[in-house]
Amino acid sequence: MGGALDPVVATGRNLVRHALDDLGPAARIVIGVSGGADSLALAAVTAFVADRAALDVEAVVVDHQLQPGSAEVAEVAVKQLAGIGLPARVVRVEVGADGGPEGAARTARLGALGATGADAVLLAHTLDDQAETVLLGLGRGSGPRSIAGMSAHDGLWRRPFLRLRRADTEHICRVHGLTWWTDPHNSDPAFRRSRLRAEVMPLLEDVLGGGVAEALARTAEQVRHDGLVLDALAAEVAAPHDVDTLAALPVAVRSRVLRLAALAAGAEALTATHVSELDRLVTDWRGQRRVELPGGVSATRTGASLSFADTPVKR
Ligand SMILES: Nc1ncnc2c1ncn2[C@@H]1O[C@H](COP(=O)(O)OP(=O)(O)OP(=O)(O)O)[C@@H](O)[C@H]1O
Repeated sequence: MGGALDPVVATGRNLVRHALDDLGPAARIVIGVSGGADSLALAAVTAFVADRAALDVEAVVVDHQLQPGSAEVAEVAVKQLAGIGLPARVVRVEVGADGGPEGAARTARLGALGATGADAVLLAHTLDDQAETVLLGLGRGSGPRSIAGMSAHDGLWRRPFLRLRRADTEHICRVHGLTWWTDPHNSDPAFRRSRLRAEVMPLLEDVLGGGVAEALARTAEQVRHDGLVLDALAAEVAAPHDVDTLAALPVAVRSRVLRLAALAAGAEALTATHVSELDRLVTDWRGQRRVELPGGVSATRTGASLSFADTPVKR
């Protein structure tokens, strides 16, 4: 790249630098690359940053083997990455049947990326993805946990591009001469997210003015920060099974205490509805003493005590 540094590329590099600044020189970084514009752009800027910081970086393209031609899409991505000097490989996964095709593919993909043994795995979710996630969460009424959207840093997973627009990732690809793959799912109206992207966001921009995506992403960040404080308060509650202690708590803290207690007992995939059912056991338990939760766990109220137990499997 000759001449002055492109300002969008500079922003992308700064975001990646910031996302990696706690890692030492020997750290191993994996970038999850689908072949789409977002992850190819992330790979391009990360290759530059990692080179300067002497970080060991590799791109991994997961082939879910679900669609004809998926191997070719993965190979094209690997070739493009090789063209910008980034080591890249394809990992083939067998996608199971649990949680619908999208969910099962995600589980297999994250499993493969997590199994690389990297110190950090970078994902290329953008500000637009975040805005759509917030809208989907609002529409489902699934509470602050989903309105808080995706976190920029969550253990192994890092999302440096949460502050970058999707269009900017396409620009970065063009600057680097990278040709991206367009996932046909992204324009398939059968998916809610596709219709949000194609129909709802442009309409919102039209009605509310520009900057709606940024505003939604900012909202996610604010809700996330508030949520962290409430989570910390909930983690400090000493007697999470004592109904009188629970009833005296503000509902925002109590719902988190109940959620944590249920998760600790082995419950999984808890929704806001499950948590409000648990809350009713505490505050309004006439007629209902027991709540079944996913993960084979049940919550039972007996007198002034709430207990969680494995639910026996019926045969
Ligand atoms: N086939 C793949 N191989 C490697 N990484 C991938 C692949 N698909 C997606 N990723 C990574 O995950 C990021 C998010 O992808 P995508 O938006 O398709 O996922 P999603 O459906 O939103 O799922 P989730 O957000 O739960 O990971 C991409 O930017 C990329 O970094």
